[in-house]
Amino acid sequence: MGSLPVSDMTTKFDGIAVLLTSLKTTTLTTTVKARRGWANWGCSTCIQRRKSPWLSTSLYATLLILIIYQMFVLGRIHIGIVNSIDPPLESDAGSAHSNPVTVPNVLLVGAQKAGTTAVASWLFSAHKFCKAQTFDNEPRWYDKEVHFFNNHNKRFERGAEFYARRFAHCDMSDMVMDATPNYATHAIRIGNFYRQLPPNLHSNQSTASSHEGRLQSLKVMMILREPVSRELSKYNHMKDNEVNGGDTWGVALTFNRSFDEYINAELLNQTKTRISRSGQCVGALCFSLYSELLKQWFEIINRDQMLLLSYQELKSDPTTFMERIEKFLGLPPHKANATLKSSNVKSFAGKSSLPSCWSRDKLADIFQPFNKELYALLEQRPGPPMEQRPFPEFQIAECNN
Ligand SMILES: Nc1ncnc2c1ncn2[C@@H]1O[C@H](COP(=O)(O)OS(=O)(=O)O)[C@@H](OP(=O)(O)O)[C@H]1O
Repeated sequence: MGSLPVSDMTTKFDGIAVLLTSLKTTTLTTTVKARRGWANWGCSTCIQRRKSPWLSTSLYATLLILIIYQMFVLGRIHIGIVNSIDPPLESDAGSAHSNPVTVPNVLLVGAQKAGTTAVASWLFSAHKFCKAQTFDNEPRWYDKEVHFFNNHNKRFERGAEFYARRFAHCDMSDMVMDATPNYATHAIRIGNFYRQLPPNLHSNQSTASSHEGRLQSLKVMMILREPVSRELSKYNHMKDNEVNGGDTWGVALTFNRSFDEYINAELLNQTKTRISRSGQCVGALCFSLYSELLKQWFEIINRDQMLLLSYQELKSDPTTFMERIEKFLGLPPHKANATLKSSNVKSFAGKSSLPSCWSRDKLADIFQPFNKELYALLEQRPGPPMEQRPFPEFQIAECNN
């Protein structure tokens, strides 16, 4: 299959809607940051807007001309407009799938370090969810996390069939899942992808044939963990990888770099996190700014398609936590005494089990307004009936003096 022109009018208007949503989100986001004194948070458009309102008007006008050019001259809108690194959905060279193959109908999109490995293992084993197959030199854990939408090693650029090939054996399965925690920041791209699925790629359980219908049959889950302890867990993960060999996710750690030093350089440094032109949060802090991420998800999919779960509940009452997932996905109830086995627990000499009080307080100051915004957002936009409401507020992380 060659490249996929997205030429029908529905998709053109979808593309515009997503673009406008992105612009609105960027504006909203920058306004929020300015209100919070975050106007210089690596966001060049905020600075431009303050200096010259004319500049932002001309920016919008230029974008409008670009949209019209794409619609009527090139005859197609594709997600490359929304996010400059997004290519059209192209197939891998040399592959020719004539039979329908499938892509996931369940995504566990994070949060990173919030128990996603434990939940995915349970769904793959107890509920027989179909997981990705891995090829060539791909790491073993790519069966849980395909790292497609986050474009890891340019995987997204290889197109829809590259992704679908990993799930080709799942054609007869009702539940097909990709549990890549990095997807939390890629709502817009994922929405576009499912809207634009070519006819020979279908997501299971999708009865609707329209583009919108394919997106609407997608179920998304995200576990939210108190962000300071999430950041500490991520630091420990990177440090473990560094010590035992593995990916440090592009962050240069040195074995002796403490959590205090790490957050000072990577998280408190405001130039390392920014909102992109397409409204996407880019950088080190993004994965903990849940309100920013969820605003995008709620623009892309219906609220009842997304189940938000609490890591606190995963720890304190796993049975209820698992029941929520089963109800959301329409699964039979798990057997009595089924447990969520601990997975992906790092233990190595030098692991930091608690943040210093200095780090905790510095990070908590950053996260607090976003957490508040999250609780308010979830009240305004209630989820499916099995979701906790009100959503439990995070308990502040303990610290070491
Ligand atoms: N069953 C169970 N109950 C409670 N907590 C659990 C469980 N299983 C895993 N964990 C903890 O989850 C953290 C790892 O999360 P992820 O698997 O999502 O990490 S990853 O993003 O996929 O790397 C990691 O947290 P930290 O120990 O704080 O680093 C795991 O210990």
